[in-house]
Amino acid sequence: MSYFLKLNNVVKYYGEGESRMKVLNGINISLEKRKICAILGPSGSGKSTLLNVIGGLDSVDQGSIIIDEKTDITKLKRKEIAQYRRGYLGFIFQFYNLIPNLTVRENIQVCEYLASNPLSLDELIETIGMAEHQNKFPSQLSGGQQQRCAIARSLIKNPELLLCDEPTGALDSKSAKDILVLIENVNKKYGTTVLLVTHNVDIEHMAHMIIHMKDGSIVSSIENSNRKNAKDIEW
Ligand SMILES: Nc1ncnc2c1ncn2[C@@H]1O[C@H](COP(=O)(O)OP(=O)(O)OP(=O)(O)O)[C@@H](O)[C@H]1O
Repeated sequence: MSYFLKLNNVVKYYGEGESRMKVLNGINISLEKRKICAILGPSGSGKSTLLNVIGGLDSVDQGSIIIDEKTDITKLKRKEIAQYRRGYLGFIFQFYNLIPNLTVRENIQVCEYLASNPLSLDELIETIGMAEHQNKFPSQLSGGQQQRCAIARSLIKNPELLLCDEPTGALDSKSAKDILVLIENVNKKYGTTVLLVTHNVDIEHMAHMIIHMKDGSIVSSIENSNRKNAKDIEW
């Protein structure tokens, strides 16, 4: 079996001395390409930390994180990590981080210029359902529309791996559903592997793989044989 993402015994501490705390306690994950993986668990269980170490935003104290069966990102130098992030990764957070004085189209375009192999801008704007809003500024958009724009910003460079930290956390249930349908469409259309951290247990229904964390450990990791399409889930 070949895996796009493989974590072997990843351990991460925060703090020093008395306050030193093991936040990731020997994490093992094997994820195939083109899959959606949901990571669930209570607050403080280590979900965001896990996403951050996979995204090269934070270092590990032990273990390896192998991408595409060839690169152990825990061994990369600073410059190589930046290249990895630029070449492979898209990030989506709860807050959208759009540039306020640029339109939707321009916000996405900024990231297009930085990419070596970008997707078609017009096609992507169409895919995210923002064609009629593309000349608006972020302040003229709803939260869901802003998140669509933020997703397009991370997708324009055609990343292999999309890391989402509570992408629907700030949205009402209707907008949240729209965003999840969009993430699923992106996964299908572009073959993007998706890792999605969330508190929303409904999201697990649309995932191919569901990981539950507690106190820095994985308590269960299951293949979802009954997965549903996001549009068919009652949110
Ligand atoms: N930069 C940091 N320095 C010290 N401790 C940290 C740091 N970041 C996170 N922690 C601690 O690590 C633990 C895991 O935090 P993390 O944010 O990964 O949890 P989480 O599962 O994503 O929580 P939530 O669902 O509330 O976002 C928590 O106890 C947190 O207080």
